Amino acid sequence: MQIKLIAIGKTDSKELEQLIQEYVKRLGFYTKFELDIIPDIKNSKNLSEASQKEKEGELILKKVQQSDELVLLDEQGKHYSSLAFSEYLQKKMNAGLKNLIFVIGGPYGFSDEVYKRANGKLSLSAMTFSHQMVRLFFVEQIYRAHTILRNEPYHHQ
Ligand SMILES: C[S@@+](CC[C@H](N)C(=O)[O-])C[C@H]1O[C@@H](n2cnc3c(N)ncnc32)[C@H](O)[C@@H]1O
Repeated sequence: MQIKLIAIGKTDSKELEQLIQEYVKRLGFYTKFELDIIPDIKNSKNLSEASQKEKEGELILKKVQQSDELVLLDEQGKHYSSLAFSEYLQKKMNAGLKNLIFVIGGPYGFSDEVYKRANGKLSLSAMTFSHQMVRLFFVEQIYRAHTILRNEPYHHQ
């Protein structure tokens, strides 16, 4: 199974980008993983929040095939412990899913079309994080999940 994380806009902070890349590199030893960054929408300052979300939504949906499972990172989504998240990933692998795609929304979240297409929503916390920080937190959780599945001493219950 290929796991893909789609996010919008390049990471502004070098330090944050370095940490994200560190986990992306580590993940490569465990699974097929791709971080797919959609470039920022041009002239977004001249757009309303709704139009920006709509444009971002179109770009997100272009990247999704019919058979892909699409899960949105969303404060209102389902909460998992790290252990439960590792079990969730294992189930998806066992089910023979080809592509599991997670998406992080832009600064204003997702358009209605993206919500309609999604197969599920996953929350990392009831608190709202910046869309750039979520990348780091989530790649670390995917990495952690794989170390749990392999009984490696990274995660401590
Ligand atoms: C700044 S937030 C947007 C918040 C906005 N209130 C909304 O309606 O979604 C940008 C993106 O970061 C992600 N995000 C932020 N906090 C999150 C959390 N606690 N759990 C999961 N995803 C989160 C979501 O993908 C969200 O679309």
